[in-house]
Amino acid sequence: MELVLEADGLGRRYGGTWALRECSLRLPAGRVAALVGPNGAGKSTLLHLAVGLSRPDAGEVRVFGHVPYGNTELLAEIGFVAQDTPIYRDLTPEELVIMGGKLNRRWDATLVRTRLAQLGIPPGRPVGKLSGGQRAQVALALALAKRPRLLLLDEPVASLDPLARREFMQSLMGSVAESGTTVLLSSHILGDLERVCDYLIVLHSAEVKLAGPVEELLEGHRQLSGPRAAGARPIAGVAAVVRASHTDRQSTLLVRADGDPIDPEWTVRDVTLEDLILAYLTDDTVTRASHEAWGVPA
Ligand SMILES: Nc1ncnc2c1ncn2[C@@H]1O[C@H](COP(=O)(O)OP(=O)(O)OP(=O)(O)O)[C@@H](O)[C@H]1O
Repeated sequence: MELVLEADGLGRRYGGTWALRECSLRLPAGRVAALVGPNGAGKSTLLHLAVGLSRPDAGEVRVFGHVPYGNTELLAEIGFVAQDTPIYRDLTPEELVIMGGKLNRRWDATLVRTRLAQLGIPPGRPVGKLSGGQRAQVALALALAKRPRLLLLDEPVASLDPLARREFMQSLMGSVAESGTTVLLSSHILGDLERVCDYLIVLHSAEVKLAGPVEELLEGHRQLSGPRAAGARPIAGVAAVVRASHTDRQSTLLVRADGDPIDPEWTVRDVTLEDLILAYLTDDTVTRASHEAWGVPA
């Protein structure tokens, strides 16, 4: 199995605070991976380390087996669209296509022109005068024109309307299916991820909480509901309770299954990707610490 991205004990610190800590990951080739986590979880930090824009303070990251920091050779293989799509605002899309051709070894100008024409983006208007969503589309088209082997996208659909979002995701999927590009994209829009991603990485408070192929993760978790008292005892078939919520009479648990049959006292159902992400994103210890820092009761 070819690995595109490998991180081992990877960490990045700003001042005394870890933005990413003890991050260990393996992203196999050909995957479309979702990078999910609340604001400030460390997603952009991980993407910046992977593209070589910043240097680790601990551990290491490798892309196609090489250290990305300061590695201009490797940059030719990576397409990156940063969160705020910072493309030159005074240049027009057509000028950016020409510039891209001069700066990149592999450059598919026809691809980018066709894409932008389909999207109705005017070739001659300065990028700074396009809408935020149109700018995001231009940035993605330019990243795809590089024909990268790894495409890193930091919240690419945040500024798009629902229709444009769907179109963006569909065309992204179309392009990567054709080229076999591996994609790592961060997003808060869980519905979109469910449709397109086959690999999931959940970050919370600078740490990886969950990572793996979506199919395996869904297979390894179940949602249980049953009488509240039953939740107090160990449950057959359950390796760990990830998240529990209770009413006076009823308990609902999202659990990691251990492969054995689950105690028939519980009603068992499959989980969706959204159930899984939300369960791993809820972290009461963080909420408590934040309340303490603000001096307000939790
Ligand atoms: N240049 C910086 N200087 C200081 N702290 C930073 C810097 N960049 C990020 N951080 C801090 O590092 C942590 C992780 O930030 P990061 O941008 O990676 O999060 P994120 O998961 O991408 O968040 P969001 O979903 O809001 O984009 C945050 O606590 C943030 O405040």
